[in-house]
Amino acid sequence: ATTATSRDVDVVIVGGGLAGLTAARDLVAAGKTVTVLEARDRVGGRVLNLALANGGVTEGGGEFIGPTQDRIKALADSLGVATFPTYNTGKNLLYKDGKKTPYATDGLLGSVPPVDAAGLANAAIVQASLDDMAKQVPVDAPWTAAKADEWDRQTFESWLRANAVIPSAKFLLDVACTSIFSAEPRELSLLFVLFYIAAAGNETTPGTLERLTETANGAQEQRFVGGSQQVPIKLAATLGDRVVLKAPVRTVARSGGKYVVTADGITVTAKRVVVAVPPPLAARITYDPLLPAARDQLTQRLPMASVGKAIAIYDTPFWRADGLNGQVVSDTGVVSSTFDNSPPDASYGALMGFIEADEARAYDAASEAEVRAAVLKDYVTYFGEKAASPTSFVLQRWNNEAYTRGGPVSIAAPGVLTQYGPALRAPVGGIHWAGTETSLHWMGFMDGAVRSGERVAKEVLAAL
Ligand SMILES: Cc1cc2nc3c(=O)[nH]c(=O)nc-3n(C[C@H](O)[C@H](O)[C@H](O)COP(=O)(O)OP(=O)(O)OC[C@H]3O[C@@H](n4cnc5c(N)ncnc54)[C@H](O)[C@@H]3O)c2cc1C
Repeated sequence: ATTATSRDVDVVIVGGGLAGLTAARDLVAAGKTVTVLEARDRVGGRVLNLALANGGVTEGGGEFIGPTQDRIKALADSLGVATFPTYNTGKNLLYKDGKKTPYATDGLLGSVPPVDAAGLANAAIVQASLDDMAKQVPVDAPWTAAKADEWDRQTFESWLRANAVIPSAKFLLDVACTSIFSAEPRELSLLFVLFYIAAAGNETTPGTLERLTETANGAQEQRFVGGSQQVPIKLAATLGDRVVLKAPVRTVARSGGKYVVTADGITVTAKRVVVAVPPPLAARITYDPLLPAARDQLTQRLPMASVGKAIAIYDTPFWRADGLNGQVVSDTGVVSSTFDNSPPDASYGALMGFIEADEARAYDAASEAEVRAAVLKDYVTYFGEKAASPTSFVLQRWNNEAYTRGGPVSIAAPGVLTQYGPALRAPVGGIHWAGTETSLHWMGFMDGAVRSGERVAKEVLAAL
């Protein structure tokens, strides 16, 4: 970061998350002059390493990658950030109706929790239908699917009520929904859910619901050595003082044939602007002249979902000795989904719990002590008394973060994609849009962020 107060470059990029930094990398490689304006005092956005009292590190935001997430993997490889498998040895734990059921995940059902046979059969049919419908959704224009209107006029909740008719099947789909989106099924358009499933693959491998939910062979398969924020930190280092921190952008104004982008402490003049922040945050910037109504109306309708993470640190990953892999699915609690976030050498234990959707909102205003007490009560329920006394506890609540205000991703209710979708990526004059929300593949994920940065760089280079 530097303190220069004005710059004149080819391209100014708003947002120093994975999307903005990737775009900067590609534009610099093509010989363009670039400035990245980042609001926070750090890069990485929704990817955040949290330092632990024991000298270790854990992740408060995006953390896992898996098969077909080729672009984040290639980026990490290029920066020398290695991956290791998410701890997945031993049994998962289902906690339902007050009962604990450990279960193996290497059978036919994968990690699907062992509810009653009727529920499993119903859930399997529902899953197959969702995958089948998702195949009919073009990832570059979900609103052009033959049944787009029908699918975009109902919530995922109403579709589930009609199709996941066995209560235990509805439970499984509800859990999958909150784990994937950190949103309740009533908040989502069915078409948006189908698009998200379709996007959980790459150019040659179609997306599936299973790839979203699984650890082995799924989106939770691998983690980054040293924490995921190593990727944006190392990427930003290659960009040097092109990246300016503590520079929240307030206005983007067209002036002559150029754009003047004003942030706190710095003004940048550029031929092209890349806005690489989540849609609702992009809407908080003032544009002069006004953006087209279609674009502004779109960003009024893509709220962030609601998410937090709570990580309890222990001297050892004691649950492993009990034959458990640390992954829980529960029908109750502030945390209803957990992972073993211990480091690769297991030199200490870390239990990570997601706080999602209704639960996240219920605890946004609670004190950290209150959240800690509620989370540890859940961990004791799932893993026993040893879970009551962590050596430290870290909490990251994204709804309370000024420059994210929720997560992991923007979500769409009924009527949004079909009416406003085309404005998602369409450039407005010299302003181009990036960020994971604009990606055709792995929208909502680190991989989608990287892909969007690569796509927008090509778009800008073609236009310059
Ligand atoms: C709790 C949680 C768990 C997740 N888990 C996973 C996971 O396991 N795997 C996975 O792949 N993904 C996961 N994700 C999603 C992943 O982190 C995101 O998809 C990805 O990091 C988004 O990158 P981005 O660059 O598109 O946006 P962001 O990371 O949001 O970057 C936008 C940047 O713009 C900045 N900004 C905002 N407004 C302004 C402004 N006005 N001026 C200047 N700068 C501004 C922000 O500070 C931020 O740095 C998770 C996210 C969360 C929150």
